[in-house]
Amino acid sequence: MAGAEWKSLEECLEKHLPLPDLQEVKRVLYGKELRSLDLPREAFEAASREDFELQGYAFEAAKEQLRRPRIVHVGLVQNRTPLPADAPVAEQVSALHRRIKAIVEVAAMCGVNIICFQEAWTMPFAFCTREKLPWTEFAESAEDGPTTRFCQKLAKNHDMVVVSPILERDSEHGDVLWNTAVVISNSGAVLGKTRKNHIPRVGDFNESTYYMEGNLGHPVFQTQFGRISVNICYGRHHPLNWLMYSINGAEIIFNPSATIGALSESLWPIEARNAAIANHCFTCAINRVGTVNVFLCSLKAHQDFGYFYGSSYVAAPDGSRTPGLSRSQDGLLVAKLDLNLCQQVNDVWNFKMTGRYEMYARELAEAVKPNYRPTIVKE
Ligand SMILES: NC(=O)NCCC(=O)O
Repeated sequence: MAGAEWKSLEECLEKHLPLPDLQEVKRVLYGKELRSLDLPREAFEAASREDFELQGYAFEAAKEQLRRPRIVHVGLVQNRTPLPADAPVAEQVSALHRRIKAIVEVAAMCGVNIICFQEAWTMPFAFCTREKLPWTEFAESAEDGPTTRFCQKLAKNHDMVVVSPILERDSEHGDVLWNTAVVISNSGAVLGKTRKNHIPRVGDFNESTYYMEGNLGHPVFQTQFGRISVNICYGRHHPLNWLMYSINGAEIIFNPSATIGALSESLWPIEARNAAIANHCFTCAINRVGTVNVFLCSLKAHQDFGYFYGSSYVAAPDGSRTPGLSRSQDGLLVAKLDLNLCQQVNDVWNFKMTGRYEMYARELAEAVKPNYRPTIVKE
């Protein structure tokens, strides 16, 4: 399994395929070709100084007579953890705050309206160790913890909606921990929070000792720039999870993740792209980068997490998608979306109209009953 030395699928295709083949391969793997965004020179200079990748693309929609284009710029951030996992907790959090502040400043230069960070962005990825201290010390209040207050400042200073996925400690309800995304309005107010609905239990990739399945359903947040929701990491394997955010009106669904090559790299390009197609919305898949060395673990089997392969991307309802950010470097992906594309594609493919939800609602309601017998017709 390749680590950082294999930079990206895109670089590999471009290096090895003759141009006519490359164009056909890209047509199939990436859909309609996207225009590169003309981002400011100072943004590229700052990104290079800060040693992260910056890419930008525009998704276009057809002109309409009655509606004006609904343009929004989203920013996706992927990053390594700057300090080793055995550094003091407060220092690790501060280093991550500093790193993200530098990236958000570049996002602001690029006109980003909504930015989303990776899953549990304030900590090393320790969920599979099954140890408590020091990892549970990274948990914070979603409403007024230090990270939320930090993000409120960013949001207000840059007039930007901030989606901040953290490990939440809910001290109002018995100190329960949750895997949560806090949504902060561009005014700086906390708009609300949403929790991860599905927890991985995939062999050693098991996060179930840290937090419970979310209990907040599928909230959608009305922002000044459009309706957004957050399907956290492993939730992307569950088509019904995407569907419910879409049924509640999400036009952009963020998928902040932490996932490794051996487990999911072949699924990664398919799932969020497919969800954008199936639900007539934009999806933003974000993954962290690098290896995480969690030294305190007592169980050898849970120490080696493998390689977090980055490759964050945005997909549109017409199946087009951006290239991925690199597998090896911190990065900011900026995408200009015209949200009118959601309704335009819906009117062509009609998945909502032809979805037969009442039939599935009836059948599912029966299928979950303890005495249900599957309908199998035998000779
Ligand atoms: N953090 C998390 O849910 N990881 C699960 C891995 C995956 O879903 O690919």
